[in-house]
Amino acid sequence: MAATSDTNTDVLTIADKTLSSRLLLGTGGFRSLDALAGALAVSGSELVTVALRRIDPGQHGSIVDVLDRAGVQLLPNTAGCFTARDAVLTAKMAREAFETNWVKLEVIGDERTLLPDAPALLEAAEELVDDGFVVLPYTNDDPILARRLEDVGCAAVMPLGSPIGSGMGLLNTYNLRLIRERAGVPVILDAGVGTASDAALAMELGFDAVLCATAVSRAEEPETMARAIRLGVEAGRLAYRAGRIPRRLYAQASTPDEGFPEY
Ligand SMILES: CC(=O)[C@@H](O)[C@H](O)COP(=O)(O)O
Repeated sequence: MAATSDTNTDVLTIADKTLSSRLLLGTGGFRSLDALAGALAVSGSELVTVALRRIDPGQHGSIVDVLDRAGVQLLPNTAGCFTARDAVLTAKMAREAFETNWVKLEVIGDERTLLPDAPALLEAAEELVDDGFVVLPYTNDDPILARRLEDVGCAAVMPLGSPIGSGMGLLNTYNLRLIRERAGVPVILDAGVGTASDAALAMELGFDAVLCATAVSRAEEPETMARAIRLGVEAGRLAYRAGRIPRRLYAQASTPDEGFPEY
């Protein structure tokens, strides 16, 4: 990739949508709607997730008004669904309620880990793609599953860094790199970001974007953390595009004895 510092032309395209911001924000878990509004504004996020199960889209004075005022696009998710059937139904209800055929697909395997249920996720993804949805699945850090999801027509894949809300960062950078290397669709790190450096690392690995919720919503100062993570995403992206130096086992003098260094 050509190195450039021009972030204006470095847009993210998913299906038919073009985004300037590579940070997607989760909207649940804030202490108040004001805290959400403040974090949203500084995050620069243009696409934010909402859980149909946790909000009433028609209720005024609700989270939807805050999102409307912020001018962000909504990405409904199927949080809280434990079967393919439930996730498909929830996605269809969200399509009606939010008038979008985009869905962040979550099919959870158990309450304790909130890890994805791989077979059910694949089944639901296939059904929703066939029904005309633009599907962005929250998936394990499993390169084979990521490929299968792409094969059935998902518009992006969203592997976890670590379990939702754990803040443990990127536990398996080896698998995440394999997913990035093989994917032909955007790869978005979803879940487990604890702080700005986690977001920067994902972007340095070549991820196209980062989705985070808990790290911002439950930070002592959500607005400040939203800004930090935004900068982390931007810094990581720039570093990726700039092309990092290779890691070397031994030292190399930074200034050659004479002339310019050889490349
Ligand atoms: C909001 C959302 O979509 C979450 O389900 C997502 O997986 C974020 O996880 P973190 O809360 O760990 O950032």
